[in-house]
Amino acid sequence: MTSIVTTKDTVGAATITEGEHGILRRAAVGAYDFEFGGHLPQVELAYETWGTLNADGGNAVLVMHALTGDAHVSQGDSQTAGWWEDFVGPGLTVDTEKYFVVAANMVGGCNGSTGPSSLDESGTPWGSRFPFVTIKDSVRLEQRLAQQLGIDRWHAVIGGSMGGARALEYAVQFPDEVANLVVMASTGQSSAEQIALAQVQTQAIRLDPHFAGGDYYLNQARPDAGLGLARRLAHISYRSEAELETRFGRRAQDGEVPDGRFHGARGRYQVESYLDHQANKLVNRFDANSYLVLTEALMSHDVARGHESYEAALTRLAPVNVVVAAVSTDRLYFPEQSERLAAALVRSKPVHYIQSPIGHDGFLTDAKQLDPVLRTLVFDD
Ligand SMILES: CC(=O)SCCNC(=O)CCNC(=O)[C@H](O)C(C)(C)COP(=O)(O)OP(=O)(O)OC[C@H]1O[C@@H](n2cnc3c(N)ncnc32)[C@H](O)[C@@H]1OP(=O)(O)O
Ligand SMILES: N[C@@H](CCO)C(=O)O
Repeated sequence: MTSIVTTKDTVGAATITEGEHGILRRAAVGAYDFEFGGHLPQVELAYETWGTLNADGGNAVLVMHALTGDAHVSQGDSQTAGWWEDFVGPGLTVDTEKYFVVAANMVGGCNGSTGPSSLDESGTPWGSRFPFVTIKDSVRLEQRLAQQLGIDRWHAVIGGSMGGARALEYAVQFPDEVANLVVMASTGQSSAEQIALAQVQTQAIRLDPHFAGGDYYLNQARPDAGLGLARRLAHISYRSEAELETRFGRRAQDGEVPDGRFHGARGRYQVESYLDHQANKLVNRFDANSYLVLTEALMSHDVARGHESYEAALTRLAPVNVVVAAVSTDRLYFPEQSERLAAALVRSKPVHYIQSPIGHDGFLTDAKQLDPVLRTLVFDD
């Protein structure tokens, strides 16, 4: 989990500090009543910024992270690379020399924003008492951050996967506050299969004996096994079958014998070792309760909720220039979902494709393929 650079004392109105690009700060955005019940007396959002806000405030870009992402999109003045390092930065597609870029850790997360591991007023972790969060809750709170930063209208709101869901929902809820919207590898409504895959992941965590109903923070053991299992399943869905076959095939991990017993133990195929590695990496950087909260937020994702229909919700995007993009081999957010979204827009749009053999994660590894399209359609100044 990311450490916070600012201290509790500095939490308050959001600030823009020159020369501190890519450094985590926190803003208190107030008490909040969640869509499906539950209340937090104070929500803090951790956020980072890059670049300089113009006098007219017209060059602000909001970047939304995916499920296990965070506010650290680009290195800036920090010591660590961001998760969209080749897409957001000086001279890049989202050019931090021209645009003022903002990214916030989503409420419920574990990278600086208020989440289940945060302490309540009595100093106890929220744990199982943390409210059910929706994507709509996420964007309502992020819009409060925009107000604190003095941003009345974003030049662009952009995201992939759950970040795409958040970007889309932001524009549906606040269409007059978004000039351009970029939705990558995402959807307007989580599908039955996406909900099903997510349910297996949440069950893996809940069935871990160390989950303790979500109140494990003061215990010695944490539900690492369940979180690791959830990540294994998720990661398979992030990569294509063809990539896994080409990259790993049936090869054994170096020094291991996967078929049969060898000195009493079964070894692993390379692909198993790869999944173990991905699981361990996530367990070391993420909180299981946050994984649950954010996964369930994504399960709840449905821009139509609160509107007469899916199409009616999307008519709200009439004033917004919408760009929809998909990864050609995505088997989690199928290109067909992006096609459906683009076709349902008031002014239907073509879907722009990232051609990548790896599947869903192509929105992270190959986003720069969208550079010509986005420079023409969104960042044309
Ligand atoms: C907005 C957001 O989504 S932010 C969150 C993004 N980041 C993450 O999700 C972190 C988890 N990682 C990923 O999702 C992906 O790895 C990506 C998309 C970030 C990067 O994809 P790629 O560059 O294609 O990385 P890839 O999936 O090949 O993983 C490489 C890792 O697997 C390891 N690996 C490869 N083969 C094996 C093997 N046989 N056994 C063990 N480990 C292996 C590599 O050593 C490398 O390790 P490292 O990441 O610790 O350096
Ligand atoms: N690697 C991404 C995939 C989900 O879109 C994440 O963990 O957030």
